[in-house]
Amino acid sequence: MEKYETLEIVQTDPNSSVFHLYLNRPSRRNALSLQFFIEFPKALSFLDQNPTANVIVLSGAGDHFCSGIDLNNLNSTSEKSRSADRGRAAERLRREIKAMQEAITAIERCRKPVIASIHGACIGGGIDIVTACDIRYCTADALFSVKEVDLAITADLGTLQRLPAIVGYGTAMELALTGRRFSGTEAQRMGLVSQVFGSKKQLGEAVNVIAKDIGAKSPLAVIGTKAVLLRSKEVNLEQGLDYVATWNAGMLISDDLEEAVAAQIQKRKPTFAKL
Ligand SMILES: CC/C=C\C=C\CC(=O)SCCNC(=O)CCNC(=O)[C@H](O)C(C)(C)COP(=O)(O)OP(=O)(O)OC[C@H]1O[C@@H](n2cnc3c(N)ncnc32)[C@H](O)[C@@H]1OP(=O)(O)O
Repeated sequence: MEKYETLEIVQTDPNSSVFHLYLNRPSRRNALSLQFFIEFPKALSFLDQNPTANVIVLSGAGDHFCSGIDLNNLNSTSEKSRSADRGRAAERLRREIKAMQEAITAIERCRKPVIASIHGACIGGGIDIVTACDIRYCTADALFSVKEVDLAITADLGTLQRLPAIVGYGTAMELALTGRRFSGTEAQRMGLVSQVFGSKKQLGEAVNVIAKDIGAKSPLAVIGTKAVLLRSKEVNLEQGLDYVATWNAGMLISDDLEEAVAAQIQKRKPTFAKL
């Protein structure tokens, strides 16, 4: 398995198509360092290309999911931009922000579904990450905050673009302007997470079951569902329908359809080839 400073990839069961990706700086509460922004897209690309991996579960090591951007890096970023010609410094900072955005968008670029399993704090950059994930679950006592406004930052890694589509425009505006903390239970009420669980252990067990279930489905149908749903956010109904028609014209000829129908008729579990 690939080795990283800020992440860890674990395949708990060698026969499983579920891979766990951990934010792995527990002593810093999984704060997002510059190294994280280099490693995260690499790890997702590795999992995307790994034919054994059908589903990715993203969690935080230790007591929290993620404490947001590493505050030490934030200082050095603004320090650097003060030291050069203002125009050049601004242009460099713009590039750096765009590279960090790309690192988060790598979740969407990964063809396989990424499930966020959130416990403890999920703050600032943590929200950027989970709003890019395909499914979100958390513990009831998880603690969320779109914290950027309190650090004099306009959130710039995706929350302001993705959160309104998940929780609605008004709620997204309220959360982003106040930076207030809210619990896992409230996150479920507003639709940010699909389900809450009583403890980290229950969360882990339930997410494993859900991930295994998705991982046992036709990998082509699963990546197709992610691709078509993501595309539907960007295009109108007619374009979306056209896209899925073209997609399925390419994919319905696979063996998976035959196997899924045969398994249904024979009342057995289907088996599908790797991607
Ligand atoms: C270009 C800009 C791009 C992106 C911008 C994103 C903006 C954001 O992400 S805004 C959010 C920034 N994050 C925060 O404000 C959260 C700060 N942390 C906390 O509130 C708490 O640490 C906690 C997550 C609620 C966890 O509390 P607790 O379990 O009590 O741990 P602590 O004792 O507070 O922390 C232990 C240790 O970790 C260090 N640490 C925590 N968070 C960060 C962080 N974000 N960056 C750097 N370091 C962090 C904390 O300082 C402690 O260090 P010690 O040396 O052990 O004291």
